[in-house]
Amino acid sequence: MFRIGKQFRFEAAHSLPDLPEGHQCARVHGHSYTVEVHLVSNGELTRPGFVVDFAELGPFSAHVRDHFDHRDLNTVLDASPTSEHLAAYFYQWCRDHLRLPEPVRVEKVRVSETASTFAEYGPDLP
Ligand SMILES: Nc1nc2c(c(=O)[nH]1)N=C([C@H](O)[C@H](O)COP(=O)(O)OP(=O)(O)OP(=O)(O)O)CN2
Ligand SMILES: [Zn+2]
Repeated sequence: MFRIGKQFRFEAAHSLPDLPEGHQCARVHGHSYTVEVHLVSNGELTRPGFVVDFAELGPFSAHVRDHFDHRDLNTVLDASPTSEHLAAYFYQWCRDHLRLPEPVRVEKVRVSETASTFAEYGPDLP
């Protein structure tokens, strides 16, 4: 089994208005987000020894740049823009839009708002 991944970064603002009054994250503030897309395969490597070319993640990079970078995330997502909701959204986007050859699949997506925090979504996470 192989796992590969690629990191993407974007800057954005958000607030989490459902938090208790006075919580610092209920106020509008910004993060330098990191998103990691993890792919897994139990198949053979293809020449020159790839699970899949990292370039196949190009459409995801463009989607993040065009719809998330320097945006107010409260106007981008239907749900409250927590790390968890972002991870689930990005996982679903990758599942629906990336053209990955069998048996390569998206294992999970990890989102970090800060250097010390993360949330991951993948349907098969233990
Ligand atoms: N489970 C989650 N908890 C929190 C989320 C989240 O998405 N999922 N988000 C936030 C806020 O967005 C907040 O901006 C980030 O939280 P936190 O790392 O706690 O903030 P600080 O950088 O100020 O952390 P310090 O350790 O106090 O410096 C909150 N919780
Ligand atoms: Zn925040």
